[in-house]
Amino acid sequence: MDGDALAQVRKRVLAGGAERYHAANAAKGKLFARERIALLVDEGSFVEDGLYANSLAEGLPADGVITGAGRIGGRDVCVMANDSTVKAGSWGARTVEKIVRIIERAYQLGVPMIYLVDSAGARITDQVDLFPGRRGAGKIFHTQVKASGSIPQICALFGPSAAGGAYIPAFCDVVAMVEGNASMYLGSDRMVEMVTGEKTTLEAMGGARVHCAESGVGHFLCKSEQEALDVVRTYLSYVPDNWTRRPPSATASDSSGADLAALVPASERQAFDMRRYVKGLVDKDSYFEIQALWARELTVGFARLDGEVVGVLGNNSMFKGGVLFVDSADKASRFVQLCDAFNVPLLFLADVPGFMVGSAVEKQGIIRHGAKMITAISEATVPKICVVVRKAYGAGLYAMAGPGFEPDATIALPTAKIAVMGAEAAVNAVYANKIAAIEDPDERAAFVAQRRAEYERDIDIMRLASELVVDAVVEPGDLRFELIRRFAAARGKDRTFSRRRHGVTPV
Ligand SMILES: CCC(=O)SCCNC(=O)CCNC(=O)[C@H](O)C(C)(C)COP(=O)(O)OP(=O)(O)OC[C@H]1O[C@@H](n2cnc3c(N)ncnc32)[C@H](O)[C@@H]1OP(=O)(O)O
Repeated sequence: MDGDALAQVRKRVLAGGAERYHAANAAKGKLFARERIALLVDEGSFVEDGLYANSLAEGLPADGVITGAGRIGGRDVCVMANDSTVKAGSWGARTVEKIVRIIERAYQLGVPMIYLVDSAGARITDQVDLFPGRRGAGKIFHTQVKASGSIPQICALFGPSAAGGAYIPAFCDVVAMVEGNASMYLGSDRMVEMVTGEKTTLEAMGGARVHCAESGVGHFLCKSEQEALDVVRTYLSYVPDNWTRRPPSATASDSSGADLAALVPASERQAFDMRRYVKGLVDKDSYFEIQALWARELTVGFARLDGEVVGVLGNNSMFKGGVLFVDSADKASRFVQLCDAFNVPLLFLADVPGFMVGSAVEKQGIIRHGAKMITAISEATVPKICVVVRKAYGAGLYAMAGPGFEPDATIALPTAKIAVMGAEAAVNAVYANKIAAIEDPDERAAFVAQRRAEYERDIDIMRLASELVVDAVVEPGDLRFELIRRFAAARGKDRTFSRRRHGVTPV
């Protein structure tokens, strides 16, 4: 082939699929896959592999996926991007091979793998070639699972990710979804109607808001493709290239100067927004919340303390009173695992009444989900500090890395309470019969008040400090400095946990 002929083939392949599909995408506000890559990586840094995959076939430029290595902010990454103008981004045999190869390469190089997804899943017309074999579509997921926790895997989802395609995002550490266009589902709306009779739409069943607010499979709900790409970049700034490295440090900055004491109401009945507390505590503007719309009774995200990355988990009494539910337990487990895999120290800010009780949550398996959270926290060997901001009752104390879970420190604010349950519930649990037997209302109220006072005295935080249950009682204004020093001191800790291959996690 001469130079001109090669240039022509190259031009054709670089143009992607038919013009009508480019126009249809543009009408939906969707960018061409190559434009997405150009916006994401440092200019001129992208080196593409397999550009000519399936180039002898008609209408399958690059076989519908663009793969290669590039740089983001000077850091090496590997990238794959489905081209939805080519058979709706479906996977042929060469597509699968390209995806498997680029994940394998990211794993070998120890660099983050970025997935820009917009795909109809397996190319149904080519299934014998791509579906069942040793390097068939299943190999994509196997390779993702193998790379999980070794390198960051980050997904931005711009269009559909159907059937098998939905598992690429599911095996990623985080997924950013563009509202209105991104969707994830195992069976299309047509298939759902055929199988179950249910009439639904891709958006209603598997749209971005559904997954970011209800199922928890999505982590960031984005208004535009540009925002989703910005999320990928921001997320990367908090995680290392791979599991052997420390997260990137930044120049230390001050906190916002918020009055932390004023943010926490004394009355447990009064809710406060834990996200404001976190933002006031950490370096100014450094809190990057993850899954902000899902299981909001627990807020999780990355932040920086004196320039160093920490993963923060805080109970948020603004939502469901900060009680832990099935979803919040799962949210915590996953985030703790993520931080532990990538050497991000953990800060727990407890204001927790405990796990939810009742027949609804029992049927959902609250015990199993709670056990999973407690397992993740037990197994996390990164530096971890538990701060009891207002209260930690019952198994909530355990779930927020209380003293039994080998935290590097348990710190309490002077007004904090740690107990098996709140005073009101405890008095009722122990004295219900006696209270019921007192006929005179004044006498009954006096009895309850006295038992309550006794209970409060027993759980006084200074008593717990004197019993070495908490390691320090710290004024709110001193907390930030205390945490900075303690995390610095814990940085070199031994991270051996247990002599075994792996535990048997409650799932
Ligand atoms: C591991 C197991 C699996 O993954 S099984 C995969 C199952 N996948 C599916 O059921 C998805 C089927 N496709 C769809 O629902 C739609 O194409 C979605 C993804 C919603 C995109 O819709 P839209 O943007 O309107 O595109 P379109 O339907 O007009 O299709 C454009 C061209 O692509 C083709 N196409 C689409 N999906 C597949 C597929 N999975 N396998 C093979 N070809 C597919 C369409 O036939 C169409 O082709 P053409 O350009 O008309 O030649």
